[in-house]
Amino acid sequence: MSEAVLGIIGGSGIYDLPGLTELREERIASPWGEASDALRIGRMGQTKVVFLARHGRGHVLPPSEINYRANIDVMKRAGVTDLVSLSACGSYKSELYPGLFVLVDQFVDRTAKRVSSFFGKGCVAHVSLAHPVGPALQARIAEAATAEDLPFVRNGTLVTMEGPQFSTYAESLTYKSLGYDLIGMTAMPEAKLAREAEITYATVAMVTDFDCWHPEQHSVDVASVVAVLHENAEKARRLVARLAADFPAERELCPAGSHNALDNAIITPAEFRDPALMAKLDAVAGRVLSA
Ligand SMILES: CSC[C@H]1O[C@H](OP(=O)(O)O)[C@H](O)[C@@H]1O
Ligand SMILES: Nc1ncnc2[nH]cnc12
Repeated sequence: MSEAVLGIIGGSGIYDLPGLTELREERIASPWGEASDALRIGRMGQTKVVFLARHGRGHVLPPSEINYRANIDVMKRAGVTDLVSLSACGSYKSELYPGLFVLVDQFVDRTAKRVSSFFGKGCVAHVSLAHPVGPALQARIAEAATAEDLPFVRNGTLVTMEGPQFSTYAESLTYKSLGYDLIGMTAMPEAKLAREAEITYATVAMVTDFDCWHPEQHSVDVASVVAVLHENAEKARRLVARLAADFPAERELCPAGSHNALDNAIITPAEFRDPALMAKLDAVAGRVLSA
């Protein structure tokens, strides 16, 4: 296996990652367009770490205008093997309270305006997304959270809405009654694209609010999300530092198959593939296309 490289995508409230040594900034060109920001590449302990601010520095990109394909492509080009998303989320369960970290294991995609695949006309592929989170990566995050004494729970289902408006009361009750645990605006298509790029993915959902279903809590607004995020940001940085310090040198095999997700996924025979699309897929699908 290859060198393990830990990628971190910082969401709302997390626009940089203090503590990186040998730090350099790099704006990697992508055939998929502009990534949200320059990558910050450095080391934490022995581990190479690559950081990207999802909404850009200054939070200039709304969820629908993030170029998710470019973000994942530049992470792949930077060598990232394992990607952790730090994401502010609303909660549908009383026991999932603001300040808690939830290591989600499932996603529901309710977005409507986003391109959610690197593949398409000229090269069709269908990867498995049954288990979108890498269990071994999730277990390492859990160990780091335990070591740092951070409140967290394992597993949960995160629904991704298009936004940018928060949900209506009726939508909030619907998602709650469907059994979803959390809501955000960015996990999809990020998780789908990471799987296509054979990057192991995990989300740390940082609970910031109870959306608008809770009879005793006021409806979510940006001010309350930001207030919780200020407290969460420091905890998230401690989590990442511990995760990186204990990270293996070599990429681990992913029990969910993210390290070889493309092995049997591409259905278009080589002679029918579009050369222009093939060129764009050089990074995300390079392992199988060059075989
Ligand atoms: C500022 S509240 C809504 C905003 O926060 C979350 O962002 P991220 O997932 O990048 O932390 C949510 O998805 C919305 O984009
Ligand atoms: N209630 C909520 N809905 C959607 N995205 C969020 N991010 C943080 N809280 C949220």
